[in-house]
Amino acid sequence: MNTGRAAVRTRVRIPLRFEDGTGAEAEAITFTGLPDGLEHLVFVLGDPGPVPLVRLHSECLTGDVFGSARCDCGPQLREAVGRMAGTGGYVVYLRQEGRGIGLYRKLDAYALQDGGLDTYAANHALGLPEDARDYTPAAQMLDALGVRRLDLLTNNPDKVAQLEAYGLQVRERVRTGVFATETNMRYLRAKVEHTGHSLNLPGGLDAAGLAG
Ligand SMILES: Nc1nc2c(ncn2[C@@H]2O[C@H](COP(=O)(O)OP(=O)(O)OP(=O)(O)O)[C@@H](O)[C@H]2O)c(=O)[nH]1
Ligand SMILES: [Zn+2]
Repeated sequence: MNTGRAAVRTRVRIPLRFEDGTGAEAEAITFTGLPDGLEHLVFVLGDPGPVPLVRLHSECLTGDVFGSARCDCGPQLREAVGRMAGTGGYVVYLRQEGRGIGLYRKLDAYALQDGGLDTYAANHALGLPEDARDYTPAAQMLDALGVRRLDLLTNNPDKVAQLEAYGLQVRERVRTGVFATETNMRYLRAKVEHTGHSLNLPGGLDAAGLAG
């Protein structure tokens, strides 16, 4: 581990109850010593075991909380919690709204997308990086929890590459479900074409060619 150190600050029980009647017993963990001063946190579900299933979930207020159909974030988060309620695991919730550019600027980017740009071109048009996320805090939190090897629930190859660069061993990349709708299809297609996300979209586009 070559990223500096974080330590557990507080562990607190949070029962999760969803509107569809499902739920899970979770524990929220906060940290000291994180490098960017943001309030990232980890939700522990069930018994994660020695090689836990982990999701690094970047904050999306519009999708996670308000059910926005422009993206797939809300369903991905529910999927991760639902899966881990059974198998155990960690949802690492990263305060990286808008792939790290923040909420207001993400909404600026949405406005440009409504004028025709794709999700990455819109960031460029604002003079911003297309993906500003650094997973150092995630690696530090996992390290503080004693996680060295893990299975990562993601379609994003950059998350795997960054965690491995920080010295964590990703045993397996587990794909998230495909939550494609008419409204978010253009966004998902851009992720596959531009950053090699492994998503089996209707029409057969899957840059990584992984088995579903
Ligand atoms: N800048 C910008 N950010 C967006 C847009 N749509 C969604 N986001 C943000 O993108 C991030 C999505 O993160 P993740 O759920 O981790 O998705 P991912 O990087 O595709 O990786 P996996 O879901 O793990 O495959 C969240 O922070 C959203 O707020 C957009 O059009 N522009
Ligand atoms: Zn989203």
